[in-house]
Amino acid sequence: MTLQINGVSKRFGGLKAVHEVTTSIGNCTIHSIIGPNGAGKTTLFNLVTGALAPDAGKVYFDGKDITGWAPNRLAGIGIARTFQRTSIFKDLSVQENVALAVRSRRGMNQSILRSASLEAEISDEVYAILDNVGLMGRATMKAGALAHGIQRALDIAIGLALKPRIVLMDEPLAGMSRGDRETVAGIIIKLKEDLGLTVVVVEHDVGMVMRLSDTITVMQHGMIIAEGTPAAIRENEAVKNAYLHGSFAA
Ligand SMILES: Nc1ncnc2c1ncn2[C@@H]1O[C@H](COP(=O)(O)OP(=O)(O)OP(=O)(O)O)[C@@H](O)[C@H]1O
Repeated sequence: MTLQINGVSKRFGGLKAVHEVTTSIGNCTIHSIIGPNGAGKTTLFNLVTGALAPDAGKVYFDGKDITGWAPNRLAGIGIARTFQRTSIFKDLSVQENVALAVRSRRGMNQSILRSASLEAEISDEVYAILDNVGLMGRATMKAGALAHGIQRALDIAIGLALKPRIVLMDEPLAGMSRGDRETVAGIIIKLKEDLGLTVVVVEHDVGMVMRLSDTITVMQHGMIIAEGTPAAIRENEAVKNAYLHGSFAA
């Protein structure tokens, strides 16, 4: 088990956005969190990734209490998140973006970065990361010139530069064409199968979640209403009711 969430709660005024949520994320799995609008998915994501501190409950990573840790401290122990609004430097090339992230992890001085070349000791690592997300052929392109879906791939590459053990993604498929969603879904599967990473995904695309996930947690009104394999979730009556019988055709 990688991540353990124990009785975590968060209120906004009188609203119980997340209420006594307990779940665990298995090692080397794709674990998705779904639920109707306002279910508390993003709040739970923020509680685990350090953007918010819980009012109650604990979060453990490999048995270590990480409750309320800030994102950079979490990154230091191998917990990475990707951003819906990307953290890409659009005027730098794809490889320079990844190199900056690698340098940052290594604590190297970023001011010596030259736009046309990468230092030898980090270039191998940069190319290995680009290969993992299918960006080798675009290494020298300006990041800002990449198509939307490909920018998401670069975002994931920047996350990989932290050498994470677990990557948490908030709506990685949002606002994308069908083709781009397939591309990003393929990368997510590769992270698990080729790199042995654990991936946690908050996502609205239920059809894709069904295809990708080992385990799905379904939230409604701040609580978990169901958890299990895609097949089990598809048949779950509480889940069908939560989605008003509409979303599980895929
Ligand atoms: N900073 C905040 N202040 C006040 N209320 C908030 C805040 N963030 C979230 N909420 C409320 O908490 C509840 C859960 O929101 P959250 O964004 O976690 O749900 P969600 O499942 O991610 O929804 P969506 O699918 O629409 O993104 C909602 O009622 C939301 O309005």
